Amino acid sequence: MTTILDTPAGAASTTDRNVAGFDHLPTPRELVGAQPLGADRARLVERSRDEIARVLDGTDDRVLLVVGPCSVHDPDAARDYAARLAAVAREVRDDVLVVMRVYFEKPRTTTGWKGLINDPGLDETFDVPRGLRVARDLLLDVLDEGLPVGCEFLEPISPQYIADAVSWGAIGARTTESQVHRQLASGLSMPIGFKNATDGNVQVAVDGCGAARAPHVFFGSTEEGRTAIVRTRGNAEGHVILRGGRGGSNFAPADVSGAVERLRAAGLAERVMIDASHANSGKDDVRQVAVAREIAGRIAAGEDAIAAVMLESFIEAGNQGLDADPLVYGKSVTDKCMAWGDTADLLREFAAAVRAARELRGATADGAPSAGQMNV
Ligand SMILES: O=C[C@H](O)[C@H](O)COP(=O)(O)O
Ligand SMILES: C=C(OP(=O)(O)O)C(=O)O
Repeated sequence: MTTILDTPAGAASTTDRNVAGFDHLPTPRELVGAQPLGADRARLVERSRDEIARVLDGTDDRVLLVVGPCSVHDPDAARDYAARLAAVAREVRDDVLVVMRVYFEKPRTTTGWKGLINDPGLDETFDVPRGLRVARDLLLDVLDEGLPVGCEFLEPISPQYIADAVSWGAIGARTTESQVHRQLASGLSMPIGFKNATDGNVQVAVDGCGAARAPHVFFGSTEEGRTAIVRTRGNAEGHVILRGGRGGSNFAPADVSGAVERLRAAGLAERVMIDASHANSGKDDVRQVAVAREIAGRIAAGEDAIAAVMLESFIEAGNQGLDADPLVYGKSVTDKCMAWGDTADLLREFAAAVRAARELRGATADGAPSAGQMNV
């Protein structure tokens, strides 16, 4: 990492009084050029983005599952996880569309490790160029397993380094009301989920979808790293993610129908994703498994507004501090995750739930073909 400028503390100046310095960052074009997506992976990204959009609007009757670690801290463990997930994803693909959660950017309540891109050494050396290279390398490998990828977009400039490889994106609970993030979403090329706010406010997520659907003009930068005025077309594939809030969970049938009411009022697609983790399970990995199982049961019983589910899952259950020495392989260093064994069981349970819902619809439609049979 090369330094462009160190700003001495106490220098007499009206600017940069609180900026310690600037370090060199490769341009998006340089990074993507050195680690190209390639035609085969690009086809997978394009196809999976379309499939995700169709599951979200209900024209594909599968359920979308965004599954993976809270954060990636060890790319090899993430590759190991991807290989396991890809095998089960293939097995359930007629019923479940699996997207691997590959989160490189962590929003913090106050301070803490901000993810692999920001600090790939996990040691406050902040080698961001290496973080971007390692992150992109992992994305390409996950795609090579045949798995589409989902990320949270937190930094307004970082998507230019990785978004070509991403099929689904999230705007998190701490940024869902941010104009900067809504503008960013309006220009992103994949379906974007807006989380409800940390206080449980769902309307801000609905408003996020509405704002992102519109075209915007804002400050940004080009692939060559030049500051520019960005003009977007708007992203019609925004959706709401119910993640619970400070008051507790919000995945009950009444919460889902409340969110649907708000979506209807805003003229948006009336279906949601439920995040089984975070405040919907009190960040408890054991509870998260129970929450996910309950949601699968409701899908089986025909609750059609649940289009998608997010699971935080890794190889080992629970979490550990970054100060653990040694770090346990395959265990989260941020929020608690469910273990791989429970995850594989749940993927199959969601597949069975989708099949049960199809049968139910087939029976109630008195012989009319189900959406699953049409699979348009
Ligand atoms: O998903 C991860 C965390 O919930 C989020 O990054 C906030 O974490 P923190 O409250 O530990 O900072
Ligand atoms: C940070 C996350 O969630 P939330 O924004 O809901 O807290 C996450 O999904 O990693």
